[in-house]
Amino acid sequence: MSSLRSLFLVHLPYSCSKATTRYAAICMSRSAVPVIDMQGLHGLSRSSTVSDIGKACHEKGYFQLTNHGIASSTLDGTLDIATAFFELATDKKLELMSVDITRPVRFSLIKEVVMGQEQIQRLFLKHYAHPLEEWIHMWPSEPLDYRTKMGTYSVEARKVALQVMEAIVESLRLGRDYLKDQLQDGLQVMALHAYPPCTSTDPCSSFGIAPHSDYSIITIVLQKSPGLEELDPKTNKWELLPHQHGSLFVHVGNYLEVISNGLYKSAVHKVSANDRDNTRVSIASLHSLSIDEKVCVPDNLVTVHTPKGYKESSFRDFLRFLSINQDFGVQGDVMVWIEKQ
Ligand SMILES: O=C(O)CCC(=O)C(=O)O
Ligand SMILES: [Fe+2]
Repeated sequence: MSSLRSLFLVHLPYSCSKATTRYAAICMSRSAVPVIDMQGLHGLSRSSTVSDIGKACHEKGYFQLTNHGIASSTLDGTLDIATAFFELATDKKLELMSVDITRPVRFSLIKEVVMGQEQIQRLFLKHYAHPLEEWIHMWPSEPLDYRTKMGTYSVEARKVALQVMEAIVESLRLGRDYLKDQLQDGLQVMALHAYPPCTSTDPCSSFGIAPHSDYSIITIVLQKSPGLEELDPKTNKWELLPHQHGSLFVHVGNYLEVISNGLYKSAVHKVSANDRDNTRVSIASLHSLSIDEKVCVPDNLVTVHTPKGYKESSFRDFLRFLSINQDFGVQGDVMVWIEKQ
């Protein structure tokens, strides 16, 4: 894969994550997470909402969505069914276990040894979700209503993602219909995570999920309880996302960094050490173009002052890269996957 050059690992300070409660409070108060009211996309205030989304993508790389139109009961039901999946007997889950990252449905668990004791740091289930009819029959058949509930949420989350991506391309002045058909046919991957309580008497120092950015255009995250932290690019400090019932969070993914020619940078995020009492469950919905569609810098965004900064690449290129670089994104390093020019 020599053509995939310039993949970079950047080591960044974790000052906020190791912080005391007081320090964390300072991080929170200094830079609030932008909140986008999606209702604003449907009326006369569309253009100001579009520019708020553009500003959030440029200045932060992440934002919170309210009034997105997904009923609270759907969100709660989805988190409950995800929790029920992770609570299934281990044998049931292991039937879906695979280390083959190209599998459309894949369960895995990540263990760590703390003071000589093995403990599960994170369990995850990843599956493709769009077009739904192509994948849903491969999803877990248990719990019984898993497919119905996760299917409903996947479709709803995708509708939200399409509206957000349409606003994003508009904010880049690429026109509202830019990539419209490709986005309609795009890939959606659901990544469900469970972070069991840390049972060690030792401080639970490891990450629930190490700092990374997502191989998506955007990712929409639904969380049952707080835990997700974002690296604020301005202050270089970690910002704990607030947990508000019914809200969703959006990240800028690697492919949006390419589509915006670097104007919108991929959001670097992590989940710190697991809670001592509760299992945290989250569901990330990752949206990109279809598997072989190359994502490239639009000609309109290339000028003498802003030369083309990225090579084109597809989701399959990323999968190929990962399968031959299995130690990519080692703990402690921030992982950003982008093919730079
Ligand atoms: O658990 C979370 O909130 C984050 C999950 C995540 O970063 C991912 O699936 O890429
Ligand atoms: Fe992520």
